[in-house]
Amino acid sequence: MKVLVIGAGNMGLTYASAIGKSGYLKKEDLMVYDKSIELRETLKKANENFEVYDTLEECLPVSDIIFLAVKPYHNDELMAEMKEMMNDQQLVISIMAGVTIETIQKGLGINKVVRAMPNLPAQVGKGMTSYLAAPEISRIELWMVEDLLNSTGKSVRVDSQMFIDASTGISGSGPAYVFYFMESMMEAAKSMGFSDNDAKVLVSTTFEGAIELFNKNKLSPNGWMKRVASKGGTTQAALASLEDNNVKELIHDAAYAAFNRAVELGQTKEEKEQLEEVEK
Ligand SMILES: NC(=O)C1=CN([C@@H]2O[C@H](COP(=O)(O)OP(=O)(O)OC[C@H]3O[C@@H](n4cnc5c(N)ncnc54)[C@H](O)[C@@H]3O)[C@@H](O)[C@H]2O)C=CC1
Ligand SMILES: O=C(O)[C@@H]1CCC=N1
Repeated sequence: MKVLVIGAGNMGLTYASAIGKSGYLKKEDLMVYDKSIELRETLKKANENFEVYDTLEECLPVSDIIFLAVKPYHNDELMAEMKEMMNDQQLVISIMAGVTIETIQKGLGINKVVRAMPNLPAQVGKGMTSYLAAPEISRIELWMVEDLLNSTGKSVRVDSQMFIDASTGISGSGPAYVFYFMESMMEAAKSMGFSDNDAKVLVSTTFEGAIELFNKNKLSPNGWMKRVASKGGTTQAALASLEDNNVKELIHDAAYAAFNRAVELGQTKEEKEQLEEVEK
């Protein structure tokens, strides 16, 4: 089996490296293509566990499974370039936010499409991926897909594309919300007089410890909050301030903003035009 990753940025490279390290494929069976010449040259010099190709003509026709890991707005141009070289036995795994299975099937003239939504912690083997496969994909092919996806962490199979867009708002974009929270706490620490480094250690160790506790048993986040908060104490003061400022509602809105944006990114030109007509 030959696997090709198209787009060697944050996520594409993460998959190529993870699959390469998993030993699942021989080096010559794992191929990477990116349109950036500089990136290709850097990757060739890095001598990773995959082969880097300069043209799609050399690698696409011989590949069995193809990862699409370019930005959603580069997809139309890429699919137009790929279409002539595709055959209906090839299986495509798209990790692009929003872009639907139907858009890819139509754009590439094939049926076997998996839509997946991973996240950046995949880079350290702690990724969370949701995925959905078109019905044309066999059980055996699905096992292969799961092996490839699980090389970066955990995965969950969902039963509609709505859940792919929804998980984009939770786990796909989610690491950025955590970093936002960390940044806010680090800024608060610095305003209290801590050095940059101490602020970083205080915050990152607190996150690490809290996650480890959470994973330790079945206690809910609220249960853990109660264990931290003493009656009339400091934590209660902080939690009351978060409640007064509707922070939960704001986080809810942020997750929905990402979910809605994923849906919007997936709309075809015709769907967008129809919506604009209705809104007029
Ligand atoms: N960054 C993240 O945390 C996550 C990103 N995604 C999705 O993954 C996809 C990629 O995102 P990133 O890796 O962050 O983007 P990126 O910008 O880091 O990488 C995209 C790569 O695609 C290459 N590219 C663009 N057009 C191309 C073409 N026609 N042929 C070959 N290569 C081409 C670019 O040169 C670039 O290296 C996006 O669709 C995004 O929605 C999904 C989950 C998480
Ligand atoms: O921001 C984005 O559109 C992509 C999808 C999920 C994470 N990054």
